[in-house]
Amino acid sequence: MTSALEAARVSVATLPIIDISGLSSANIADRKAVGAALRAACLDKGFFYIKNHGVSEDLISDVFSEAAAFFALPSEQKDEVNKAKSPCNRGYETLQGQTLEAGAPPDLKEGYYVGPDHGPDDPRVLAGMFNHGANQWPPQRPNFKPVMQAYLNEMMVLSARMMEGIALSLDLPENYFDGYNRDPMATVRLLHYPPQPAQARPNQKGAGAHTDFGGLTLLRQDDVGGLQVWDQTSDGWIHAVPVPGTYVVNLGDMIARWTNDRYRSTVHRVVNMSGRERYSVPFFYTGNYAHTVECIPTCLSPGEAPKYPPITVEAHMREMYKRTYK
Ligand SMILES: O=C(O)CCC(=O)C(=O)O
Ligand SMILES: [Fe+2]
Repeated sequence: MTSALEAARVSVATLPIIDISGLSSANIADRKAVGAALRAACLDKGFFYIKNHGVSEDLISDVFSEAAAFFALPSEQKDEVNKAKSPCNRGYETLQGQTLEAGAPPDLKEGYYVGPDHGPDDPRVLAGMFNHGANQWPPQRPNFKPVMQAYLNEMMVLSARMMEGIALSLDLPENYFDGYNRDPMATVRLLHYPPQPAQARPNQKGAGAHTDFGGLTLLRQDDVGGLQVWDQTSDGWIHAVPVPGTYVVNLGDMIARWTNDRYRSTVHRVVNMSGRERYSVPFFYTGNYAHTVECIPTCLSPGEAPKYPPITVEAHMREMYKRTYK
């Protein structure tokens, strides 16, 4: 069994940093050049950094200040917006509230889930569609809501652009994922990792080893470090060290399903051995819940069968929440 201490000895390897500004170019050759760089990174570790992403650094720093201020509130106040009060998994998640690694102890992180706001009359809410509904907002922090909403909106735009880049990387038309990108679901997840305690249970980590459920994850982390990525080639964990101004991007389970594992959903985990508080903000782009994710025909060699049956985004997400939440 891997102990939390062994995690301190993982090697530091460089993951590629891809300049994605070309995706916004009017020139298709520029967009295809980014697609080629994405292809190489996706075929390799499925984890890379992006720079020149267009998201305002001021807004990102507001997101981190609001997150830190919220997590610093007394626990009774945080519990006023506990996720347990939400029918659609929005709001505060307590420390040890999730177990990302099957069989391991619960994660040493607390969090906050924000998604697109769906009103009570939205047909998807009326139909009981999983995770659709209204956000909870902490009354003590008046700027929390506008900051998170502005961030969610910017990240939606960036994610849809990234999906166009992924389409190009697979030699598909840029609009291949339009159905998935239409009226998409996504989650801004604020995370706070206290320093790994000396008395942590064996194998207890900030976030247990897992793959992400959705299409793409775009993660912003502070300067503390602790995110580790499984590297098939070296059969060991490598650090995804903080690189200022970038996002760490990783492919989620839906990309593995679309591509028949040509692009993998890479296992990762967090161990905060720094002795400092760590904050991170993953953005999970999950797409349109009614959309069916199925193997892309060009991702099959002659005679090769799809490894995964077609599934709607909603059915997949339901199953993944069931697995990681009691
Ligand atoms: O905090 C991090 O760096 C990663 C978090 C993560 O992997 C997740 O929430 O899925
Ligand atoms: Fe993750």
